Amino acid sequence: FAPSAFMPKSLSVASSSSLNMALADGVKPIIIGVAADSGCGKSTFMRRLTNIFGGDVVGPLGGGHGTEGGWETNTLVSDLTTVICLDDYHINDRNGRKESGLTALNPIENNFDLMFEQIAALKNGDTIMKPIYNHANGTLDTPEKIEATPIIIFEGLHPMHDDRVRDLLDFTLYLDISDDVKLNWKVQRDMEERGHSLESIMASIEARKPDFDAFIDPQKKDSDMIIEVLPTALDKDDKKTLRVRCIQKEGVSDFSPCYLFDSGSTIEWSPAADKLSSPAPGMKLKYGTEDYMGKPSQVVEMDGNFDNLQELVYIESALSNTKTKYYGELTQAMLSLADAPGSNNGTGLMQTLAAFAIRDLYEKKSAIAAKALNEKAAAKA
Ligand SMILES: Nc1ncnc2c1ncn2[C@@H]1O[C@H](COP(=O)(O)OP(=O)(O)OP(=O)(O)O)[C@@H](O)[C@H]1O
Ligand SMILES: O=C(CO)[C@H](O)[C@H](O)COP(=O)(O)O
Repeated sequence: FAPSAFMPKSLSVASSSSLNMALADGVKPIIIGVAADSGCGKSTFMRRLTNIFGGDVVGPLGGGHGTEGGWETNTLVSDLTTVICLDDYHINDRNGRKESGLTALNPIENNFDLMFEQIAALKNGDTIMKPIYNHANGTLDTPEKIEATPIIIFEGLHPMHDDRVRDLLDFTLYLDISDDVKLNWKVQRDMEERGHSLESIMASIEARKPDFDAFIDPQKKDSDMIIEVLPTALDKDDKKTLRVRCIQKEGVSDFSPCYLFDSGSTIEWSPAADKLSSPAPGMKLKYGTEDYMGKPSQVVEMDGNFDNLQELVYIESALSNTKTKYYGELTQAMLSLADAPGSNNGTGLMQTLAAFAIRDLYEKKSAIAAKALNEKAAAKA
């Protein structure tokens, strides 16, 4: 997880105390869990999320490594949000894992008791001293102080693995990247940007696969939203174009699914080419209800790329219950991060829809909490 990838270049870094927007008296933070394997787009998603929550300052807690007084950290803060990486709860450092012979994906290598204790404390509005796993050198560093902010996101390998932790989460999201796409993304980052060989990338994916299948993948069954990224179904020889499905569970508290045209219908839509231009193999959207691993769900799908981000407003006009505050906000949010990976396809679109759903959930839950506090105060008076 790279804090620098999360920090828009134009924004400066400030100390944590000036970043954290205070919680109103008696209002508790809402806690979001985002699960995914390494290299599956969590940093990009966090960028989209904090972009929507706004705030003047976004960056690594304490300024991050290399700044005056800064330290190596995986924690990211903005005015409203704190993003905590669950890698910080690894029990062993990298050498310790060599000795144990286990991967970081194995629950035995993660301290779920401490994770539970600290998430519960933050949810209660308390301050914690959280461990740090340093990815630069593979050591466990001096813990850092984390103060509760209104929205706290726990992202990483296992946010929904332990039932006690799972029960503390107000909303859960799983980024489900198919094997082919995962390999492409890893190659792009680790081979082209970090100079690793194709063989070493493939060997690392293979070595992680059994533990991924046993401990990470099962979490999607109980997630409130799953963003599934697959190769296109429009051309079997096309290995680059993506088909992205946003699976939204029904019956989740304070959340109702976004839909295309008409809630509850089954729809396949090829947008008019003069309103939305897309390169071969073209563009197809779908919407429908389905049983996802035994749970009633509504699924919005986008298969294909678009050429011009401005034209996304045409698709936005066909989507309902996006939780945007005005028509065009979805397209505007995508335009403001036009350089981020996935901004020309369904990965960016679904991540942005997820970010609006989380904002809406936060607003609903804080309105309910404020109402309860007012009623309590009125009863006392
Ligand atoms: N939507 C996307 N479209 C195309 N490529 C993407 C997309 N999202 C991510 N990638 C590619 O995958 C790489 C990994 O993404 P990212 O750094 O966001 O993942 P991560 O889950 O935060 O990884 P890690 O946990 O290892 O730090 C990026 O460098 C980029 O090359
Ligand atoms: O699965 C991972 C989550 O990011 C990492 O592999 C794990 O955290 C260990 O990190 P490193 O490989 O830097 O020692």
